[in-house]
Amino acid sequence: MTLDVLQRLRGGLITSCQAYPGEPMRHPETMAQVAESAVRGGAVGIRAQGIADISLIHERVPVPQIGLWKVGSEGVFITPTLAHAVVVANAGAEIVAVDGTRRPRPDGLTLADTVRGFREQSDALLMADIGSVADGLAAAEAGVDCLSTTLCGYTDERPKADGPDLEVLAELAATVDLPVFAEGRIHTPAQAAACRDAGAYAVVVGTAITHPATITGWFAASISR
Ligand SMILES: CC(=O)N[C@H](C=O)[C@@H](O)[C@H](O)[C@H](O)COP(=O)(O)O
Repeated sequence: MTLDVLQRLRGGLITSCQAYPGEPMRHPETMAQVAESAVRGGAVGIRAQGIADISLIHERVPVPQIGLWKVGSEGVFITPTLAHAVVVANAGAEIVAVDGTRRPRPDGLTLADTVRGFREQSDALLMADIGSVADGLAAAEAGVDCLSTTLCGYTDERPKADGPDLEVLAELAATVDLPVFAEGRIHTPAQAAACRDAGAYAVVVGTAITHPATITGWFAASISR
């Protein structure tokens, strides 16, 4: 794997294709179809969760994939350990997204240990999903290949605004010598453009493109009295 993967994502839209436990669309075939549709629409990359989804999407779509493995939904849950990260890479993800916060990890490793251990076992790239500027600076120091604002508003360090956390994005993009991806609560094309203007290397959109239950709820609420 080479940094060419990052070049292919530069300046583009990445579509996150995820369905959650118990949801009707939670099936690898469904997520692969959603991913193929996103590529037709112009996505330059796909973000996907779970080993079966990642494997099938790797076969079906010709663009780089950011893979992750969610374990639960509390605390450190995005690809929480080195072992999870290696399995995600082996399933075909060109970039593995891991929890990139400063919180203790379930396997007791630091993020720097995780990066070192991962490099020994895989040539995939590592994305740190961070929740604050301090997380981003620490993750860069730990040696990851890129950052994403995925967890801003989902840890206790930042408020959960309606839209993306442009403050963290802009500050990290201006200070860290790594690609900083914008991700989290980007719900409109205007917000995506604002992320680009704030210095995002690329923009990741999930819910607003690939989660019909939520999108339907937005419309239903808008016309309810
Ligand atoms: C916090 C967390 O668990 N984020 C997850 C990370 O993969 C996904 O549930 C999000 O859908 C993804 O980050 C894209 O964000 P949004 O769906 O807001 O466009």
